[in-house]
Amino acid sequence: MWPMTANGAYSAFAQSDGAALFRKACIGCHDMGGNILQPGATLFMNDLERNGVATEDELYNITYYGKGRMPGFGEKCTPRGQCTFGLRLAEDDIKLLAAFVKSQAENGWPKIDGDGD
Ligand code: HEM
Repeated sequence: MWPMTANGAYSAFAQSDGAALFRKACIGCHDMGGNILQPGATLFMNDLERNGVATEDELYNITYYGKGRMPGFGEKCTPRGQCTFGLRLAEDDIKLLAAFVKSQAENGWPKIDGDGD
């Protein structure tokens, strides 16, 4: 089944768009759902649940505003030191990422194209 996007519509494109965004913005620290900076904060469901970020809203918020050494990617992320110095992401893209990460976590992080590159 295709994942549901944040606006509730089933989309045949959500998975691949989310994967493409993930490869672009997240894979440097979260290759294969891991976490190279903080091993206890992977994107696997057990960590997401323990750290209180397993829902799509919570995934959206941490991706938008960041936390600790995780930079925020939202256009209105503040303070600047908590946010990426690279390109900010549109809200719709962050919604796609939240849906993608949730779907990947629910499925035990199946391989996506570009993993391990
Ligand atoms: C838009 C791309 C990204 C997404 C969707 C994303 C998603 C997430 C999520 C959902 C968590 C919570 C994991 C947990 O608590 O189990 C997290 C934590 C974290 N991420 Fe990212 N991430 C992204 C990019 C990055 C990048 C590029 C870095 C490194 C520069 C990074 C570093 C971290 C760190 C250090 C944490 C732990 C934060 C803490 O709990 O203090 N993330 N990320």
